[in-house]
Amino acid sequence: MEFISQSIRQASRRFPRYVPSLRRSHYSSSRSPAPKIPSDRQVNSCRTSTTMDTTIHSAGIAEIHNVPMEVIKRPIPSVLDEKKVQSLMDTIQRETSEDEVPPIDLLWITGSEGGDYYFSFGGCHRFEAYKRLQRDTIKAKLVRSTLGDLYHYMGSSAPKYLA
Ligand SMILES: Nc1ncnc2c1ncn2[C@@H]1O[C@H](COP(=O)(O)OP(=O)(O)OP(=O)(O)O)[C@@H](O)[C@H]1O
Repeated sequence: MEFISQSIRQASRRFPRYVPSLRRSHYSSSRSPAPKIPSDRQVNSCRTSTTMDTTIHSAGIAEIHNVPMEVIKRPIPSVLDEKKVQSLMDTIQRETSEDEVPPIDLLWITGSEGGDYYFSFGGCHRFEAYKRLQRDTIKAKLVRSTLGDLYHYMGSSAPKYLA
C-alpha cells in the first residue's frame, strides 16, 4: 500500500489518478512483478486518449495507465538520439507540456502459470526520458498480447518462463 500511495503522489497532477495496484509477492520477485488487471472501476478512472495518442497496436485502446517503471521489461537495448531524450525530458518536466507526450505501448502478457508481465519495445526515447527524470511511473497503454506476439519481437530469445 505504501508503494501505491507513493506512486499516486508522484504521478502527474494533470494525468490519470489510476496506478495499477500490485501484488506484493509478485512485485518483490525479479521475474514477475505485476500490476493487477485493472477492474472496471479503475479503468473508469483512467484518462482516455485522443486520436493523436494512438499507435497501430493500441488504436482501439482508450485507457491509459500510470505503470511503475520497475515492472516494465525492455529486453532490447535502445539506440538513442541524445537530443531527443533531452527534449522529451524538458517537455515532460514542464507541467504545461507534459500531456504532449503520448503514452507508450506495453505488451501485457499473462504467463502460463499466471503472473502478469509487461514488455516494452518501442517508445525508447520516452522511456529513457522518464527513467532519467527518475519518475516512478510512465504513461502507458496495455496491449493484451500472447507469447506468440513476443516471439515476433524476440524470436527464440523470448523468455522461456512464460511458456
Ligand atoms: N520534445 C519532444 N521531443 C520529441 N517528441 C516529443 C516531444 N514532445 C512531445 N513529443 C511527442 O512524443 C512522442 C515521441 O514518440 P517517438 O515515436 O518520436 O519516440 P519514442 O517512441 O519515444 O522513441 P522511438 O520511436 O525511438 O522508439 C511523439 O508523439 C511526439 O509528438
